[in-house]
Amino acid sequence: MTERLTISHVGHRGDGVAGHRFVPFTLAGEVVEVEGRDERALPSAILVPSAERIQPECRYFGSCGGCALQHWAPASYLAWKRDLVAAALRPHGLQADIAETIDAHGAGRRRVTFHARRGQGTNLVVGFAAARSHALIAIDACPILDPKLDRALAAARAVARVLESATKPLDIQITATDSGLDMELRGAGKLSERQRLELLAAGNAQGLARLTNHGDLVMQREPPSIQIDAIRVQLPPGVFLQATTKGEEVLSRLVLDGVGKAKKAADLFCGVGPFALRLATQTRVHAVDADGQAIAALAAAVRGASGLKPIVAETRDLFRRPMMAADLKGLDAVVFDPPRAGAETQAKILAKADIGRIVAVSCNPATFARDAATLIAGGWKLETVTPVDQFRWSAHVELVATFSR
Ligand SMILES: C[S@@+](CC[C@H](N)C(=O)[O-])C[C@H]1O[C@@H](n2cnc3c(N)ncnc32)[C@H](O)[C@@H]1O
Repeated sequence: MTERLTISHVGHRGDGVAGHRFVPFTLAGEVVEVEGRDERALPSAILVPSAERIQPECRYFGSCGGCALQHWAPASYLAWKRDLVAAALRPHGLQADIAETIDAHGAGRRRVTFHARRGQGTNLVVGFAAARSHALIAIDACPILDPKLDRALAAARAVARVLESATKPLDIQITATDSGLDMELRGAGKLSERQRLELLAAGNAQGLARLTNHGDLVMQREPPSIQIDAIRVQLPPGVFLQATTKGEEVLSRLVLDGVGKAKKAADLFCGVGPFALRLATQTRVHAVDADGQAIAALAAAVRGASGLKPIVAETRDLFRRPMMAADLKGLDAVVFDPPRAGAETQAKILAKADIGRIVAVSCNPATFARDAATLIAGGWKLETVTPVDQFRWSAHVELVATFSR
C-alpha cells in the first residue's frame, strides 16, 4: 500500500519526520510517498521536493550506511546541527547563546574503518556497512575522506585478501599520519606464521607506515606520527584522534580561548594531548586519561619538545577515580573532553570546586547537557556554547562550552 506523507522536520538522527513515521533522505516540507506501514520507511517517490534539496556528491549515498544528509544544502544542514544542540539543552532548562555551527570538515576525515567479508558467493567485499543492514557494500571511493587516505582502499583490499579465508568480519582501521598510512586490524584473531609473513609483504608493497593486528606489530617502515603545532607525537595503534585535522585545530582554538590566561589547568580525558600541548605554550598542565598508551605518547612528545610549560601526564580512570577537590586545588581552569558517556561523576566534583573556569568539549550533546546542569546547580554559569561539525553529512555534532563562576 502506498501512502503520501508530508515531512514536518528532520529528526535528531537525520531522518525526515511525519507524525510517528521516519523517512530517511527527506527534508522538511517535502511531500513523499512510502510503501507499507513501517515506522521507518524509505521514500518510493519525492512528490514535492524541498528548495533545500541538492544533488548528493557520492554515488553510494542512500545505499551506504555512512552518510545521512548529503541531499541537504550546507547552510540549512549546519543550522540543523545547531538546533540539535539547542534541543539537547532544552529538557534541562539550560539557557545559552548558541553560536553558529563551525564547519570543521577541512580536508576530510583522517581515519576510516573499512569492513571486509566474503560475499554471498566467493567474492571478497571491502567497503562499508550498508544503510539499515548488516550487509557490506563494496565501494571504490568515499568523498568524506582526506585525500591523504586515497591509497587506503587499495591497501585494505590487499590486506583483506591475505586474510580472506577468515569467516569472521574483519575491521581495517586506517589513519592518515605524517609518516604515511597506519593500519590496525580487528577481528583477524591470532595470526598464523604464514599470514604474518604475507601481511608483512602486503604492508611493504602498499607502502604502509605501520601494520598492527589488535595492537600487535606486524610491520613498521616508520613510526606513525602527527604534528601538533610544532610538536611531533608518535601514535599508539588505534589511539583516539579527532576525526579531522581541522576539527582538532578548531576545538583546540576554542579550548585555548576558553581557558584564557590561566597559569595552571587540568586537561581531563586528554588523549595524546592536542589541547594539553597547545595549552602548555603558556599554561602549566595536568593531563589525565585512562589510556596508558596515549599518556605515554604524550609524555614522550613533551620530552622531545622545547619551550613548553611543565605538563604532568597521568594515567587514571576518571570514571572510577575522578579528580577530587584536593587534586583540583590550585588550578585556574579545567578542560574536560569525555567519551560519549560524558563525565557524570567528575562533573559532580567540579560543580563544587574552587576553580576560575571550566571548558567542556563534548561529542554527545545529551550527556553534555546532563553534566552542564550538574555544574549549574553547583553555581556555575554557562557562558558560551559553540557547535562544531567534523562529521559532515552525519547526525553527530560536537560542541565546546565555557563556564565561569
Ligand atoms: C573524546 S576523546 C578526547 C581525547 C582528546 N581530548 C583529544 O581531543 O584527542 C575521549 C578520551 O577519553 C578517554 N577515556 C575514556 N574513558 C575514560 C575514563 N574512564 N577515564 C579517563 N579517560 C577516559 C579516552 O581514552 C579518550 O582519549
